[in-house]
Amino acid sequence: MVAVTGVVTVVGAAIKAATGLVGVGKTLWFLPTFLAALAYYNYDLFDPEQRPINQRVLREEYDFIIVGGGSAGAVLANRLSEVPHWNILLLEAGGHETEISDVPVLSLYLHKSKLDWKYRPQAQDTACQAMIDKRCCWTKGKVIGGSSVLNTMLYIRGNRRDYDQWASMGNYGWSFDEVLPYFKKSEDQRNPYLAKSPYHGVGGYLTVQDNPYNTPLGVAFVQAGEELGYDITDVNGAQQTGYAFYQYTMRRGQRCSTAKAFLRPVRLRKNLHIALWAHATKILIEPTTKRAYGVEFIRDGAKRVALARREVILSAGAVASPQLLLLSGIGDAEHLQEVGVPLVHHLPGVGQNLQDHISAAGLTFQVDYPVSLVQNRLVNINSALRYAILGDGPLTSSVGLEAVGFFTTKYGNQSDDWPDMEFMLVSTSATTDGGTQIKKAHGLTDAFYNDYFAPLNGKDVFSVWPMILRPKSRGYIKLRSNDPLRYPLMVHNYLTHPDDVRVMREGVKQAIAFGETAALKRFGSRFWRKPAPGCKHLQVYTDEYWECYIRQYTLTIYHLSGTCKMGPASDPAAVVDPELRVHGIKGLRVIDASIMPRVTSGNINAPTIMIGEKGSDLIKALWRNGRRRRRRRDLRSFSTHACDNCTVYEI
Ligand SMILES: Cc1cc2nc3c(=O)[nH]c(=O)nc-3n(C[C@H](O)[C@H](O)[C@H](O)COP(=O)(O)OP(=O)(O)OC[C@H]3O[C@@H](n4cnc5c(N)ncnc54)[C@H](O)[C@@H]3O)c2cc1C
Repeated sequence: MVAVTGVVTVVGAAIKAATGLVGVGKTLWFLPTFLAALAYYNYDLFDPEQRPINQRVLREEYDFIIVGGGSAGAVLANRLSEVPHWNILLLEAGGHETEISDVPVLSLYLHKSKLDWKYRPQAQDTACQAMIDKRCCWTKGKVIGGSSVLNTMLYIRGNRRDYDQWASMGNYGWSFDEVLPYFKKSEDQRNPYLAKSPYHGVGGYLTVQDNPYNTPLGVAFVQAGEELGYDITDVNGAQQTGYAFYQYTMRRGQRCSTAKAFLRPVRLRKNLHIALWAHATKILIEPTTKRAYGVEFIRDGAKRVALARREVILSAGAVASPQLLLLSGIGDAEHLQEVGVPLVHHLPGVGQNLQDHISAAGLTFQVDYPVSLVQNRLVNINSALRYAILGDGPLTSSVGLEAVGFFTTKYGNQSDDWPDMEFMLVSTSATTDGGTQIKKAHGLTDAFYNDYFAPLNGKDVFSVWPMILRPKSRGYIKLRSNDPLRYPLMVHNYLTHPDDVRVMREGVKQAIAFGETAALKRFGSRFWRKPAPGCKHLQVYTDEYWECYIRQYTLTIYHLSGTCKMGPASDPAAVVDPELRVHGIKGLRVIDASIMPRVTSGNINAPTIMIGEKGSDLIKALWRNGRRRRRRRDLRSFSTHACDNCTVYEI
C-alpha cells in the first residue's frame, strides 16, 4: 500500500515536472502513461531523494566556492569534497533535472524550456539567416548538471594533437599524454571491448555506453564510411580518422548527466553544500591585494554573500564565466569604463576568443524504406513501455545521432590524423516531427521551414551534418551594462573567416557524396534537391550557392568555448594560467569550457569534464603543498563576518 501511494505520488510529481516544460505535455500525448510506466519500473531511480540536496541554510564561509554546477562544476564539487576537512559550496542558478531530461530522444524538448538560458547572440548576416530575427539560438543548461542535462550525450574526446597544441602554446601539463589519465579517471566504459583498451577507463563516475538502439540507417552510415575507404575505428582511441557508432554518456539507456554521475553519489557528504536557484552576480575581490574572497549571489529574491577561505572557482560556462569576471571588474579597462564597472584588474582577453562548432544542418536525404526515426511511427506507447521496462528502444536514441565520421578535407593535411571535419550522421531531419519541436528548438522561421522542409513532413529521411572542427572565426562576449541579470552582448562571427567558408563548403559536397554510397543507395537514398529559400537567385550547386546555403540553416553544435583563454602570462590574450588561475588575481580560477585556448576537434563535453578533473587535481596539489598556513593568515583580514558554524581545521 505504501509503495502504491509512493508510486502515485511520484507519477504525479513527474507529470507536473514534465508538463511544466514548455510544450512537452501538449505534443507528447502518451506522456502520462509513459511516466506512470517509468515510475512503476524504475521506482527506486525516481525517488526524489536521490537528487542532490538543495541546501537551504548556508554557512557564511567555505573553503571553496564553485559557481556553476555544469559539466565541469559538478566534477569539481565531487572531487574537492573528497578532502573531508574542506567545506565546499556549489552555487547553481538553475534547479533540478526532470524525468524528461533523462529520456535521450526528448532532448530537443528541453530547448527553450525552463532548463535553458535561451541565449540569442546578435543578428549577423554571415550565418543563421533562416532563423527568427536571423539570430542563432544558443541553448545552454540552467539546471544542476548544466548543459550535460540538455546535450545529446555524444562522448567524443577530440584529437591528441589538440592537447599537444595547447601544451605548445605554453600550457604545461596539458599535452595529450598528460590529460589522458583524467579522461580515464571519470570514465566507466560499458563496451566490453573498449573497456580493455589502454585509452579507456572503467569504474569511474561517468557511464559511457553504446546506444542500445540503432536504426538500419545507423549501420548503413558506418558501412558507407567503410565504402569510402575509411577505417572503422575507436574515434576516442589511437586513431581519430574513420567512422564509428557514437558512444554516449548514458546509463542503461538514460542520460547520465554530470549531476547524475558526480553529484548524486556524494549527496550525503556533510562538507558539500549545493545551493540551487542561487544566481551569482559578482566575485568579491579585495582591491589592494587583488585577492578573491567571496561571491555575491541572489537567492529567493535577496542578495546574499558567501565567503571563501581559499578559492573561488568559476565554472559558469563560456558565456557566464567571462560575464562574471567582467561584472567583477576583471577585463578590458576601456570596456569596463564604458559600462560603469569599477576596474579591479585590466585583462583584455576576458570574453574574447569565442569559438564554436557549427554545421550546415539542412542536408536531408530521402529514402524509400521505413528505416529512419520518424516520430509518429516510433515514439509511441509501445516504445515508451519498452524504454521504461528494458531501457532500450527508440526512446534511447539521441534524436537519431547514430554514427560519426572524422576525416580531413582537401584544405587539411590528409596524411595526418588530425581531421578538420566531423560528420554527424542522423537518422532524422528537421522534418521528423512534422515541423514542431525541432523547428522551434533551432529557431527556424515558418517561411523557411514551409518552403524547404514541409513537403518532407513525416517521410523517411536522414541527414548528414558536416561540422567544421577547427574554425578560425572568433566571436566575443561583452557586457551591455553593469546589470548582472542582463544578458551580455554575444557576437558569434560565424563564417567570417574565408577558410571556414571553404572548409564548410567542402564538407557539404562530401556529405552529398556520402549519400551516394551503395550502402545508402540500397535504401533509395537521394539528396533533397529543393533550392534553399534565400539562395534561389543563385545557380544551384555552384560554390556561390553552397556559400549562401551554409549561411541559412547554420546550426551551432553548442560548443561555446575559449572566452577565458588559458595561456602563460606572456600571452596578452590569456585569462587564466596553465593552472587555471586568473592572471593578476589571487584565489580565483576559471574551470570550464571557456579555458580552451583552441576548441578541441570534436564534441566538447568529455573534454570539459576532463578539465574539471584536472582542475580539481591542480587545486589539491596547491593546497596540499605547504601554502596553506600563509593563506590562512592572509585570510584573517577578509573575514568580516563571524562564522559560528565553521570548523577550524588542523591541516
Ligand atoms: C543542446 C546541446 C547539445 C550538446 N550536445 C553535446 C554532445 O552531444 N556532446 C558533447 O560532447 N557536447 C555537447 N554539448 C556541449 C557540452 O554539453 C557543453 O560544452 C558543456 O556541457 C559545457 O560545460 P561547462 O561546464 O563549460 O558549462 P555548463 O555545463 O553549461 O555549466 C554552466 C553552469 O553554470 C550555471 N551558471 C551560469 N551562470 C551562473 C550564475 N551566474 N550563477 C550560478 N550558476 C550559473 C549554469 O546554470 C550551468 O549549470 C551540447 C550542448 C548543448 C547546449
